Amino acid sequence: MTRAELDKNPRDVAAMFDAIAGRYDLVNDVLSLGQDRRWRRAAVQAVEAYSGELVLDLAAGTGTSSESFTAKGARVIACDFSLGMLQVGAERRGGASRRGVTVVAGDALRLPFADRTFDAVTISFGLRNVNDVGDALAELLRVTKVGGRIVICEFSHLPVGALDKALGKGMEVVLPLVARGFSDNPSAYSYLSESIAAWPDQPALAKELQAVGWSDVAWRNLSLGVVALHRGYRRA
Ligand SMILES: C[S@@+](CC[C@H](N)C(=O)[O-])C[C@H]1O[C@@H](n2cnc3c(N)ncnc32)[C@H](O)[C@@H]1O
Repeated sequence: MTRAELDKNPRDVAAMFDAIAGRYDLVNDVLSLGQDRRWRRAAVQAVEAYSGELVLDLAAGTGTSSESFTAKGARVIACDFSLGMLQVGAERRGGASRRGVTVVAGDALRLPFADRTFDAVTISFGLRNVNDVGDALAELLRVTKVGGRIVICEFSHLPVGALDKALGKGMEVVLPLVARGFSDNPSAYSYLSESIAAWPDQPALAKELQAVGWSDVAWRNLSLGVVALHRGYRRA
């Protein structure tokens, strides 16, 4: 069994996602009781990508969200460093460049794109797994056009500390237990609950965005803060 630790060693993270790729989307639906679909729809609405725009879906995994960003005619680059996740997604879509989505292998900390390439950049449930969040946010800023936007969809924290702790404890027990019935690599789901507990809260993540140069940063909670959407703009 393969899992990453909280140091988020990139090799361990990529290997862990390679190992769960086949049933990744099924397990998400089961563990979130289908809520992940609602969270993804909210992220797509927040990105609001239009015809002629180019969107980077970073840490795209199997590309579960990627195709939705094309709904109004935008083109999407789905980038990830787990070849296993990219392959499952490409097979599902019938090829590496299909239906407005093109798959590109790449590391969030050294993106294989020129400065100011994208109208919008977005990352869903990926930033928490990167081992240097500040560097990843700075890379995302570098590849965004001036005037462009970022949308981050990530697990977050309930505003009442005691409730947040209780939810965290519950997830610690339930996620790996349920994953045992569905996933090829249930230990990955212990990492999931641990990494959520250790993740910064909404204001702290907003500060990290501002610190690397994102402007007009705001966030909104989904499911009372179980997930948060952060948005920001590149102004210069
Ligand atoms: C929980 S999955 C999210 C996948 C997809 N965005 C979704 O919403 O289902 C996290 C993804 O982040 C990717 N990832 C983690 N660190 C990365 C990095 N440094 N560069 C590129 N991808 C990374 C993993 O390979 C994995 O596919």
